[in-house]
Amino acid sequence: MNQSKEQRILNFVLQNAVRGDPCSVVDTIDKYCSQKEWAMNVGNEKGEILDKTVEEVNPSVALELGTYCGYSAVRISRLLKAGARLLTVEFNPEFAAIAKQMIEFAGVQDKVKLLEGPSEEIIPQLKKKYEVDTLDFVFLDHWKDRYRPDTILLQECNLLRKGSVLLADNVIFPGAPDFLDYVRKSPHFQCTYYPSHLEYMQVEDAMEKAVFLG
Ligand SMILES: CNc1ncnc2c1ncn2[C@@H]1O[C@H](/C=C/CNC(=O)c2cc(-c3ccc(F)cc3)cc(O)c2O)[C@@H](O)[C@H]1O
Ligand SMILES: [Mg+2]
Repeated sequence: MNQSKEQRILNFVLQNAVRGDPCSVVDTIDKYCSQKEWAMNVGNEKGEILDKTVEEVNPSVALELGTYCGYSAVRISRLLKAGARLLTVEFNPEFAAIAKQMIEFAGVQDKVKLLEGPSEEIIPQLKKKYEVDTLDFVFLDHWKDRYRPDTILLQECNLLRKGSVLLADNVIFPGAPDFLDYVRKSPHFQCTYYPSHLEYMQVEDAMEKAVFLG
């Protein structure tokens, strides 16, 4: 049975990146996906916006929706302080298995907990089952029509506190118009727009930061 694109990305990392070096894993995925096969990793240009936001927030507890191959889980977790953790949610078992190997190869497995299942089921379990009080940082990169409902769900589950930072990928392409409309009109969020480009392409894209005001 021939391999999936995601399996090919993982194999390229296993053969070309440095085990235990998250930066080399990130760079190797970017190399493969810019030269061989495009894939929906946040990429290096938007990745630098992600890095700056994570460094600014310096989260103790971070959540990612949509792990895919683990590119941004490795990218985020490499910046976390000792004792901080990233919970990343992925409902496709094949992608979760790839991401798990990617995270372990990068050596960040002690900082990352991969939760397999749909975000709409996992989010309501975070407090009791995963011992989360509130989230300091949330990276949204899953199905674009789920950004708005999951943001509302995070609020309903009291997982956001004054100053919690949401960062959403792809608000231009493929786009998340209902999410943008919601956070920009809500008195509970202070929003910032970061124009950028689609990963590995010269197509316009952007990220939106939404800080919860309580
Ligand atoms: C809804 N609840 C959910 N719970 C848990 N995991 C979920 C999930 N939804 C989706 N996922 C997972 O997240 C990932 C989905 C991400 C969706 N992302 C995109 O569609 C996307 C798409 C593009 C894209 C851009 C241009 C283009 F021509 C084609 C695609 C670029 C991106 O940066 C993207 O993030 C998968 O791994 C999927 O299994
Ligand atoms: Mg994306």
